[in-house]
Amino acid sequence: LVYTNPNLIKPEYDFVIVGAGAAGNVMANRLTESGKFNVLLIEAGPSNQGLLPSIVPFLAPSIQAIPYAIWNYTTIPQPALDNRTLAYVRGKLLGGSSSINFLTFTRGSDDDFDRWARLTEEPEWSWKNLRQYYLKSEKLVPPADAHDTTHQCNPSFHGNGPIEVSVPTFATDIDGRVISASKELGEEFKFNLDVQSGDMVGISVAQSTIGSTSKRSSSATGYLNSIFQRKNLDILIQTQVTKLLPSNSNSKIPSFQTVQFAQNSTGKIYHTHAKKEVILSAGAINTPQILMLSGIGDRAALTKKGIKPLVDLPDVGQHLQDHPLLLNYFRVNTKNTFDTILRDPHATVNALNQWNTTGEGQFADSLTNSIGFIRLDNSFWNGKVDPSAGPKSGHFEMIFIDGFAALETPAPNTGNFITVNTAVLNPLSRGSVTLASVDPFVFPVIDPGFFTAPLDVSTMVEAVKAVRKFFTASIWNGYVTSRFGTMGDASTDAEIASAARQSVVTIWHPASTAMMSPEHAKWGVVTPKLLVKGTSGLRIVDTSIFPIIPAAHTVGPVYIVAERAADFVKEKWC
Ligand SMILES: Cc1cc2nc3c(=O)[nH]c(=O)nc-3n(C[C@H](O)[C@H](O)[C@H](O)COP(=O)(O)OP(=O)(O)OC[C@H]3O[C@@H](n4cnc5c(N)ncnc54)[C@H](O)[C@@H]3O)c2cc1C
Repeated sequence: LVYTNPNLIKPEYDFVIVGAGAAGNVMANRLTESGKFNVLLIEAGPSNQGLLPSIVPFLAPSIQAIPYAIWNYTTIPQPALDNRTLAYVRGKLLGGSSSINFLTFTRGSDDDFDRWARLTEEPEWSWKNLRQYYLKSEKLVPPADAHDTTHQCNPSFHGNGPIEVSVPTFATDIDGRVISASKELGEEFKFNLDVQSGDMVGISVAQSTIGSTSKRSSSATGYLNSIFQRKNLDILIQTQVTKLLPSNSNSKIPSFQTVQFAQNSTGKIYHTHAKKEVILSAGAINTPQILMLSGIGDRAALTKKGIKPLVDLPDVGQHLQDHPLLLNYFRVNTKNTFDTILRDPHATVNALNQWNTTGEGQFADSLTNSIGFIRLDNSFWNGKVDPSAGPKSGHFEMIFIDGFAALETPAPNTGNFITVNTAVLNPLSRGSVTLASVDPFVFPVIDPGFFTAPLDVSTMVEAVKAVRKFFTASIWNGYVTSRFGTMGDASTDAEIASAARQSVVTIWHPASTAMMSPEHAKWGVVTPKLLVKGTSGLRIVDTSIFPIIPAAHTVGPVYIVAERAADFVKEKWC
């Protein structure tokens, strides 16, 4: 059952899961399915139900204007981005960031996961051994208009899990052009029928977490909605976990199985106990915050903050990785982009009505219908170490949008545009999450460290040039008329790098702040089975455990992590 009143929570459960986000809901579902365990799931935010911007795919960006559904984080000034601070929101509702994300679905490449297996010395994390888990997490469903998708995806690479994935319903003017350009330009931009095959490289039709009725498929809709009635699951919402308390036992290895929570900074403090394990699934920002508040982290840094260090794990909150994102705008010679719809209130209402009645039209899809994961030529890597996991991972991404994506620059009042977002997929820059205060309700200090590694800047410059090259294909003649904006004005490599520093934003993929490392490694935060080192009864299951960020959007990989983790837990306790 779903509770908002902490007084109704029992003093003890087998498992307490902190955070009902992408990973937390997978854990809640899998750990309650046998009926053997009782589980409490605690979520800081409210329910996702009935929240239209979280349901209608095209409206996804507008959730960020709903204060109660987000952690409205901002980074500290980024020295390599001309000291700009960046908006850095996370989802704060059932489904977490999977209820507010931009819906693009990618698993990662086989090289990405085989690298995880090497880094952790744990073969269970290899692509081959994860197969059952990625197939268990998602299924391909027909788009709402039920068109023939034979040339858009390959069903044989998909599974039978709760997350619904589909190709776009509403064809935009650029979809066919992107595919034609890919065919005309050859190997560099080759067509890839399905990015979920393990080989992500090439230009593909985007797959999104959208069901066949054109509604968002999130961890809340996929993993939680169907299990609200399970008697062995309690869900407490609008309640924030403030820290974990160590047990009083004399054991040398402290156990952190008592969970402390409250509904606001001045409200009553509550506790519950996990007989078997506490599972932290609060995401890559909040999981390290909770660990540090509980005395788990860098001894010196905790002492400085006045927190008694209980477990010395210097890597807590360190190694933050994210994909820097840049928006490349182009003017186009047509009225048929979403700019026209968004400027006309009647057209906007019509689009919403069409979505509501038929599940079709502009609002049925995410902002992007085509994506590309592209590799840089060997000549670029002369004298440099290639940071990608292998030949099936891209170096940068291109995300095609049939209109002006006003993420960083407000949309102009006139004109029609296409936007191509470019992202660096194997960033070498590292950042951190540290405590600003011992008050759990004060936001932590977030520093993604974007562009602090020079190679990330040069990779982004190559990505921008590649987009411009892509538009030299004959299909764009007379259609793309000019570049636009600060980046559009830049021509030389130095100008492009400088424009990038002025406009890079986040793609919202923070990861690796409680990274997994080999069982006996002194570095890292969790073991390959995701248990927090130097503790007992405490596991982490979310993007913070990624040993390195995959060259992919992160929700697919975190579903795989959680499905795998649920079996680790069952293997231990069943
Ligand atoms: C705007 C945006 C767009 C994105 N677009 C994409 C995309 O298109 N494709 C893609 O693959 N990925 C995308 N992502 C990233 C993806 O959604 C995340 O990587 C993924 O959801 C992370 O899963 P998680 O389980 O680690 O954390 P989350 O899904 O963020 O879940 C963490 C949960 O824990 C809760 N929580 C945190 N602290 C506490 C506490 N102290 N007490 C109780 N509860 C707590 C949070 O409220 C939240 O519900 C996007 C993310 C955002 C924010």
